[in-house]
Amino acid sequence: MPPAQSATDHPPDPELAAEQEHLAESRRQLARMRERTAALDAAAAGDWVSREYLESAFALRMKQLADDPGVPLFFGRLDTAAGPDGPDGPAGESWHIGRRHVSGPDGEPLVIDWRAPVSLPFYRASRTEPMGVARRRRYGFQHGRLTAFEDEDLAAGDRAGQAGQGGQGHGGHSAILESEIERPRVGPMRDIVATIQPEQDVIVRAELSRSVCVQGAPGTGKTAVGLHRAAYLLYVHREQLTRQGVLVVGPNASFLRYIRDVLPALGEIDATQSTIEELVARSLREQNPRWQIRGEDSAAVATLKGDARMAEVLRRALWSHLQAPDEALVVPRGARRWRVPAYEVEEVVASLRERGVRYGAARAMVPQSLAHRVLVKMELAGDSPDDRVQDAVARSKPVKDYAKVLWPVVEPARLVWRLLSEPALLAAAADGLLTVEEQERLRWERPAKSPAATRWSLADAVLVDEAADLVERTASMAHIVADEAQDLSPMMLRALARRSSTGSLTVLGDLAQATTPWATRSWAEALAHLGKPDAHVEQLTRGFRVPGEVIEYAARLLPHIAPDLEPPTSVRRTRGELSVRAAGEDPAALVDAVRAAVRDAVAREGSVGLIAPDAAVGGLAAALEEAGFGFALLGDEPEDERLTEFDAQLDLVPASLAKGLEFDHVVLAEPAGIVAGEPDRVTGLRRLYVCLTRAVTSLVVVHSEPMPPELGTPGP
Ligand SMILES: Nc1ncnc2c1ncn2[C@@H]1O[C@H](COP(=O)(O)OP(=O)(O)OP(=O)(O)O)[C@@H](O)[C@H]1O
Repeated sequence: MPPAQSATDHPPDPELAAEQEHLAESRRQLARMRERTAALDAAAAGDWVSREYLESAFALRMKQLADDPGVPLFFGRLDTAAGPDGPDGPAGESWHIGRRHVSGPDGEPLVIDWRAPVSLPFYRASRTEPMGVARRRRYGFQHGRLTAFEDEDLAAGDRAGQAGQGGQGHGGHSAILESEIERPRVGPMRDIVATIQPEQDVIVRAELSRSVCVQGAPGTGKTAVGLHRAAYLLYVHREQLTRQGVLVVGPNASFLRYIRDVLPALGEIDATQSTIEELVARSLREQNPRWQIRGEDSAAVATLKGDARMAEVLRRALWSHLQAPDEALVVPRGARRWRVPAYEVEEVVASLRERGVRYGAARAMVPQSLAHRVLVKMELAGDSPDDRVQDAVARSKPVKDYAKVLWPVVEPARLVWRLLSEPALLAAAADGLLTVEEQERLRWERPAKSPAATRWSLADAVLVDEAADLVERTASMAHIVADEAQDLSPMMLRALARRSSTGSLTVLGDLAQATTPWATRSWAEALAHLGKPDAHVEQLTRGFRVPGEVIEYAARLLPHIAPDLEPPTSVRRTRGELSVRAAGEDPAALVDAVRAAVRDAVAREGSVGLIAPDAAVGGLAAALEEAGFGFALLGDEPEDERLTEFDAQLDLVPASLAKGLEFDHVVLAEPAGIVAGEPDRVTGLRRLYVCLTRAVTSLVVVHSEPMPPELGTPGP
């Protein structure tokens, strides 16, 4: 790669000046586009519905056209190769690639959206496969000012001895790319549109109809790729996706806060971001707005409640509500009494069941189906009743009362409440599926008196969500991005499956980071529960977060936690800094050592995360306060509070909330305590693996208990 042209070069580089002018012109034209949108008048709409629609469309457009002076309008350029006929052939074209489309007064494109097909070679072209590109240019910016550019001559191929991409890695090849990857992390997650790598781009641009599963080591960009895929799909299939919805599911509220700005920064505000907990809690709230998840299950109970067999138990329990008719349906009409004998009613029930529709949908058809039988009798008796008679019979009290008993209303939460409270109901539904011991484990020790008095757990709410879908079909969204999917139970995966039954999924996760007792054992299994058994599993192993020395240290755990996975590599230029410090055995010595490490870390540039065993967080918070550190405690902030943790330089992070996050400097307190905080050793080591892989620059491990032997001795 030739050295980047820079603003400090003397004399001023005319090409750099031309690029700066193109940026200035693009900004002017964007301002013009904004002015034009601001001048649009929704009052011209014929009715108030259209007016409201137009007003919100204009407001959205204005938002999309906002110009953040800190964010460059373009980050790259493609110069296509000239035609094959030499100087007389068609000239090559030149496209500036940016976050959004900007056009000039005559509609000529000044900046092309990164998601447009024209932009694809920016991410994929290589020396071996230039895709018609002669030159790829990347820009360097400082505070929104274009200060440098860097060219890659793809047409020259190997002869030029230049950097390529094409999955060959970029280490040392592109200074601008490298500086983007090496930049210190501050605040919430940022978009990576300028530097999406070829193997990531293949996933980002996968077709909407394709579900994709990404098994990726820590820091390989799974979350980033998932969010960019959502943005890409929203661009390509805007209307369908806005109508049917796009959902991003993440592991917890802190994580969602960390990622929530990425999509809006890309101009996409139409995706919902939610935890699985929030998602299924809605099923509870639909039955009673005051119900929420307040209960806890032991690991063994939650695992059993999350077992896929529960779907069949629920299905049986639901359909067991159908009552076998023991007497005929009798409908008086005028002077006559019409009689449908019990065996015929049974036929009605059987034919409704055969239709394979949901319990509630079939139930709604019962009165009409019974009325139809009455109608047939009338015809046999020589009458000629029409549809209105059938409707009147269906709505008559005897039919309605009979149908109510035959096919009773079932409330999903009540069904789950009964199943977990009434041994006989559970025994009948679980016969041959769950052992007696398992049934005992499932049952509440002290069942609440009613669904309203129940302290619903997350696993209970997932069951209610399943039951709700058995009664009424859950609406499907167009696309779901499920992050940290390895941690979802089969029943949770089914909750996502029904929300994407006619749509597609991006499933992101790492089996080595599985820390729930119900976590998935293989992607094939998870994909089957998700209803997408044919989805392709892609592997990402090139890590953009964790530097070499740190990732190699963490990877010592892999043979113990996920022996089948490929060890990750780091694409970071720096090897990073790793130190393991033994404090004295006295607890005060540990606190002192942690405070010293934190003091050093906050004196440096970038974010700092102090990750500690959950049980130690309270003590450490007090110790930090006493020492006068300003910090945010993750998981502590009120739900509606919109600022907090990512505005602070120092975060105190319970190990259980570290997943998905990253910090420039990590101080990790007491690894043995993190391992011991989990119900079994493998899970404990996986939790430790998660915590060890959060650092972008430095990791300081402080311990007073012996280090887990799986990390090897001595230290790094
Ligand atoms: N192509 C890229 N260019 C620049 N930065 C990147 C790229 N891909 C990923 N990153 C950065 O690497 C870091 C890790 O990415 P991300 O959090 O998406 O990884 P992950 O695979 O989800 O990690 P984990 O499994 O630990 O949650 C982020 O800071 C992200 O912005």
